[in-house]
Amino acid sequence: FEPISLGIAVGAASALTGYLSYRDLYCRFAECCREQPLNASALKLNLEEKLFGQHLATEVILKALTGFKNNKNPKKPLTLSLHGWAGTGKNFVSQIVAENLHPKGLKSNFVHLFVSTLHFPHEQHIKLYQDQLQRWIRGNVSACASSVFIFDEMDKLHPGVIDAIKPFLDYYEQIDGVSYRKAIFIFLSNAGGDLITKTALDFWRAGKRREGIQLKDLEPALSVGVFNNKHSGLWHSGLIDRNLIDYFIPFLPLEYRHVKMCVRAEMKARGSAIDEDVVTRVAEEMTFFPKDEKIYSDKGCKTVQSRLDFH
Ligand SMILES: Nc1ncnc2c1ncn2[C@@H]1O[C@H](COP(=O)(O)OP(=O)(O)OP(=O)(O)O)[C@@H](O)[C@H]1O
Repeated sequence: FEPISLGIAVGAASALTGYLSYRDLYCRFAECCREQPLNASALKLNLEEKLFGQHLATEVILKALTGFKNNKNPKKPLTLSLHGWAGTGKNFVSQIVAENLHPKGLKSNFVHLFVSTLHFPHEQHIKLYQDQLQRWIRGNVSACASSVFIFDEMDKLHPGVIDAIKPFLDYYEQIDGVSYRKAIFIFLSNAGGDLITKTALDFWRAGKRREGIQLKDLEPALSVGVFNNKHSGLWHSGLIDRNLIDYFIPFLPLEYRHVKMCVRAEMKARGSAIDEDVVTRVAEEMTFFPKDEKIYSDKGCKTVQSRLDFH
């Protein structure tokens, strides 16, 4: 090499590495939308360690996300519909999923949470909500293809609102130059909670293990039940009609032993030593149904954190 061409080569190399490290550096401080593979074993570990009593949700979510993220060319965005009784972990799981897709989780610029009663409270403004939602989703997917949209309280949402995003969930390659195929939509609702509880209770009464409940015991009843439930948010919406929901994910009602696990997890998160007396006292303060057998917690693990403050 003569000195001049060596200088050019070094300059070019350092410019190149300089550029690369600049981008890396930039992404360390500002959040970047990167096409990252999903760390399936980390997600599995997270779900198995943190989510109690939900063997079906754990299994389906893991399968759905790994399948979707491993597919280089998905034909439609991933749509998950999470159903179950209050306080059984639907929001909690969405948070875990969000963190595994975008490290900042719910705080990420690429994860968007909509709460029906907060963002779409007035029935008379449906048209406005539809326009806003379409614009919001289009804008965010244009900025980051792997955006995540979570819709909480679907059962309190007017079905017309969700119909507005139907085209985005369908099998189109692009709509107005934007492809929605890498986005993920998660719907949360209490609709179907009664059907899920009934199945869990039937198993319990028959002396069968809770972990023996399979998706096939629940999924068909759930999709039909939710479709016909006026208050599901998906009621007669084109989403079910056109098979745009990829997975219906049931959340089982939580038992006394799961509530205890939640109390222990909360104590651990607060850095306190596990005191089994307190664990029992908090769990015993919760109310359980049905009236006779008292198996399932009315509020799941929902009030555990505030109750723990009293002990
Ligand atoms: N299955 C579970 N495993 C571990 N923790 C749980 C579980 N379910 C609930 N929790 C705890 O209880 C809190 C409240 O639960 P979460 O908000 O996820 O309930 P939800 O199913 O979304 O209820 P709702 O339908 O009322 O919105 C969570 O933040 C979590 O700490």
